[in-house]
Amino acid sequence: MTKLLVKNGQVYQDQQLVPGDVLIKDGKIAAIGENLDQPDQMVVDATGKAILPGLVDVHVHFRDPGQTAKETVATGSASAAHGGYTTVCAMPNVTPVPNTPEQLSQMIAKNQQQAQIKVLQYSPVTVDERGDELVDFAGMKAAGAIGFSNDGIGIQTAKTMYDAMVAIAQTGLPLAAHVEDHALMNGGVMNAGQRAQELHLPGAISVAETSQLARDLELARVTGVHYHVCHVSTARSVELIRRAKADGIHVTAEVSPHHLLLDDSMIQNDNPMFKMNPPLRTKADREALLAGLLDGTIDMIATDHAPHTVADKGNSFKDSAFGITGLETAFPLLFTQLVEPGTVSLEQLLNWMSFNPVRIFSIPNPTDIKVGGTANLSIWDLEVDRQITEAELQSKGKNTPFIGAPVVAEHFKTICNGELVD
Ligand SMILES: NC(=O)N[C@@H](CC(=O)O)C(=O)O
Ligand SMILES: [Zn+2]
Ligand SMILES: [Zn+2]
Repeated sequence: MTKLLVKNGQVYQDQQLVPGDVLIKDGKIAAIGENLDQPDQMVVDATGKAILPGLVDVHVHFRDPGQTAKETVATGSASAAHGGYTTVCAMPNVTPVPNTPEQLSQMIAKNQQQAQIKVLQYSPVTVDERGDELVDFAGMKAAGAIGFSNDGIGIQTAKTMYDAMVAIAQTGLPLAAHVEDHALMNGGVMNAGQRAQELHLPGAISVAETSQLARDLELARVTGVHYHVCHVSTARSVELIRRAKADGIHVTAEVSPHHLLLDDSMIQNDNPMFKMNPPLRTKADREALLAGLLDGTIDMIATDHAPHTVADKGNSFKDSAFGITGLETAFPLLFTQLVEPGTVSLEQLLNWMSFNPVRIFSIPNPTDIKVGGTANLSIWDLEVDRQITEAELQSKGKNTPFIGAPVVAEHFKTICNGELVD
């Protein structure tokens, strides 16, 4: 029987930080209160630390199998644990793509074996994330898929999206969409506009995102599928989702930390760490994303953790890969830049980073801190004065524009299913 006693922390209960200890037995929270001394348990001294729910990220890339120089299930999940996450959902843009229920269940078994936290797995929508050959949706659900996604590429034709939605609606699982029309992107590597002109880089117009989103919302309306929008990046997308929700369409949405905290005016000259899909947009877009979170249009924050090697990311802006890592920087940055100055509350941030994803994706690893609940905790020092360093990152991918960013939060421990995982 595993026993763990987390002592003298500030426990997040009823939307407040309350002084206390947390006693954990056999994966569950056995008691919460002051002075919970008991013989023969392992003690974690959390004096001065905040004991928060484990974080949940519905959008990560672990590159395993196929590109294990960038990340593996083991390093990706270690990175997640170090960032305070107890559950993540891995995208299927790996090589080979898990196209069949058998391949997907093998991946899920491997995730379970090699990860210290819960790594749930998306099924692709179409075979090899290409063309129009749909996967066996019922079989993928039976194999354990958490949802369906062709993340990395938008589904280019309305016919494929419509057929997929009709079938996925039957499963009840979410269809998580990367919305980008390739032809309209026209080879753009950053947001089209003044900054792209200054940097002499090809720009992608934001209607590449919004036109496909508008199409999908109309298809979701008639099919009734749970349609989840990945990494929303424009003000107009927020407006389209807001109206769709008001119309009763079953749509949910995520935004990434980088789209909330950065915009294209901040892109440093030819620095590929600012390159990702969808691209950083304008300051007005960034402000609209935060407004969308605040009014409930956007439901959650997901990192889109996209690790790359130096060989792929260390070139010019134009020639580097798209994507940045996020698991270890998300909470410290968002706490520092949004909660500390009072722009949002800790309660709101934890809803977006833990409780809403659990509820909306029916995550089988809940994070409520209550007696009898599963012990999924992230423990933080929230009163430090430091900078993010490359050395602290456990991900193989060091590709983030946030090295050197000042933060007031520092990871202390993560407990997943009652076990200390970092
Ligand atoms: N976001 C990115 O720029 N890249 C992601 C794919 C994706 O999320 O679309 C990746 O897999 O590298
Ligand atoms: Zn994507
Ligand atoms: Zn992604």
